[in-house]
Amino acid sequence: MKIMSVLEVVAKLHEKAQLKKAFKNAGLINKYKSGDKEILIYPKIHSVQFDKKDKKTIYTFSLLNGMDPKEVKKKEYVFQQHFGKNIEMEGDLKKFVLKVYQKSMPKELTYKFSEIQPIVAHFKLGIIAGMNRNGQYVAFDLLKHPHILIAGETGSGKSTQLRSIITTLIKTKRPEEMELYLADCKKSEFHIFRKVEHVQCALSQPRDIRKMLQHIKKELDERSDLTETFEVSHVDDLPQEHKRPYIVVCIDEFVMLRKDETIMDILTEIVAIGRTLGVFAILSMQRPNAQVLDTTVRANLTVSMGFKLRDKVESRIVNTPNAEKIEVSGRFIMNSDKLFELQAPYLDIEKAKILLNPFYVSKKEVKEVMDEQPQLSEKDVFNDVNE
Ligand SMILES: Nc1ncnc2c1ncn2[C@@H]1O[C@H](COP(=O)(O)OP(=O)(O)OP(=O)(O)O)[C@@H](O)[C@H]1O
Repeated sequence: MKIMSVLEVVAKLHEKAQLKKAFKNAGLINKYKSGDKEILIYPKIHSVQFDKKDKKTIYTFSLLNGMDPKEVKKKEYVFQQHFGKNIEMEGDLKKFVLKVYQKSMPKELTYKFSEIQPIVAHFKLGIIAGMNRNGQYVAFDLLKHPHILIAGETGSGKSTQLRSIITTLIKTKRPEEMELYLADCKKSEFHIFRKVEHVQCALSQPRDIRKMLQHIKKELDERSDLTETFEVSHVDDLPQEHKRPYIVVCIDEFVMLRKDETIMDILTEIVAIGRTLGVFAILSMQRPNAQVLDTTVRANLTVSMGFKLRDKVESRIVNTPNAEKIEVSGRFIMNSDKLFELQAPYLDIEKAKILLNPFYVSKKEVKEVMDEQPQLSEKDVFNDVNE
């Protein structure tokens, strides 16, 4: 025991010395002269802990008064040069925690529903995000963290992530509990979901998407009236006979719709008031654009997933620092209250079709959707299957 603790003391001293070297190279020191000697003053290192279970070392330190905390983030690369790429730095004004991981991120993670199901089972609308470097799945409830932004350059893994999120929702919720409204401006992704029972529509034409959103707007208004009438704060608390299913609206590459004011207004409304009304949005975009996002939309997208982004500016817009440095497909930074680095489960189209097969139903023939046709029923507009 005694020998162990001596070894530990030596190891801690060694780690402290490493951290001091990093402070010095990052310029996070104060210097003054005493005679012909130069005295260096380092940030105060409070502790060094070895977490054997998670194979990480945790350093806690405080900056010296007058030091700019932004410098720590700016110089994170220096800490990476000293401790390797797998680090996490958290802190704000003065106190910081540096975590150095010995484990590296999984390079690939195959989507396995049998592993995912128990993780999302206790959520009302479980979203499986990915796996962290400790081999743990990270998931959350859309009811607690409503509205997701998924951003990343082409080939980074956004569509795969959307596919895995939607497939998990379908497999864990009954059609009377959750309805999906899908819009895909690139016409490439959502066809596999068209015939799924939960899916009200899978559209790609802007005018159809506008109608879909107008329908959802009507639903928002009705739900709002109902919650007022029954004096409840959430649709889940409505009397049984007035209960409404959750609605999840997914729009792939929604930037392509930015010029349509009606669409953008309704989207803004969904993310602003949808949570308590049981209406949620998942939006994806290739090139994050501050003008499109710099509105109520951005403020209300409570979770952002930044896959590989082009540069720091984009990472800042999406709120996922360092997403521009990602080199692996399916890897992303998630920001939802705190930051996570995760590997998304990989679910290819063929495997998704097999998983969805039990939920396929034959749908009505598509009806011609005219631009001005206010009398159209919901089914007329949304059953756009044309087989
Ligand atoms: N989670 C993942 N794990 C491993 N590889 C992945 C993952 N997601 C995507 N990939 C790889 O990256 C390729 C592109 O993925 P995906 O189509 O999801 O990208 P994207 O960001 O949607 O691109 P685009 O905007 O062009 O549609 C996939 O064909 C696959 O080879």
